[in-house]
Amino acid sequence: MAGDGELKLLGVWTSPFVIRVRVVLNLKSLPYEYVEESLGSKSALLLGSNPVHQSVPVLLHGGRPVNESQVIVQYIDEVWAGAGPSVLPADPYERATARFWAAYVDDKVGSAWTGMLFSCKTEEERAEAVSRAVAALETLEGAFAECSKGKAFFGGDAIGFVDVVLGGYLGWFGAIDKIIGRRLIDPARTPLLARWEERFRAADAAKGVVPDDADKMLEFLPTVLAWIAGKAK
Ligand SMILES: N[C@@H](CCC(=O)N[C@@H](CS)C(=O)NCC(=O)O)C(=O)O
Repeated sequence: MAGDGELKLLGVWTSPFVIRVRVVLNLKSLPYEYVEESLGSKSALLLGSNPVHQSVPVLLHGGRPVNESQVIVQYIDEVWAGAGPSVLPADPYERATARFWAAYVDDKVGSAWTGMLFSCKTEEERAEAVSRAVAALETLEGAFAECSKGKAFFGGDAIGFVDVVLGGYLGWFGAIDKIIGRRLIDPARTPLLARWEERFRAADAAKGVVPDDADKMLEFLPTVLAWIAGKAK
């Protein structure tokens, strides 16, 4: 059967890409072994399982690797279609729309996230990346109104594809809020997303997986910066 075989996830606890996969595994109540990687000295299993990008997450299903977080999420949703709620909508048009917004999140929010935390060299550069993030979140406020149709999540009554993709970033957003002294998901500018954030963080599937300790994230930031510096050498 397609769903047979043990699940092992190679990850880093702060990674938005890993977090979204963990939320989906929780939504589907799938047991899995979690292996924390150190990106400064990647394991042979990681290098052998994802030789192209050498990045986490990697999901090993019965020993076979699946790479790229959005691909992994969709793989889990397809293989365990009967377990828990579907992450992707059943309707092809709604599915296409969810994929569009998920791609938008990783393109616009993802690049701004890198700029705000990892690639900015000055406070001006950080501020520019913050502006890009805020602009993308304002666009997503409109997307939320359309996709949720007045319900709790982008996916409607239940957490869906866009929810997990955007929700993966929330841990780092908390850290960024501390750095910039205001909320990135500002309740005044993006009230729907601010309420969505509360609901997403409170969901059982997110608990213990979406980091809620901004100080701990900030303590980990130098480790990530050292990994990035090591890669550039
Ligand atoms: N597009 C990839 C991005 C994964 C990614 O960038 N992962 C980072 C951790 S947040 C990583 O493993 N970086 C290690 C490296 O690039 O060497 C996905 O969605 O899975």
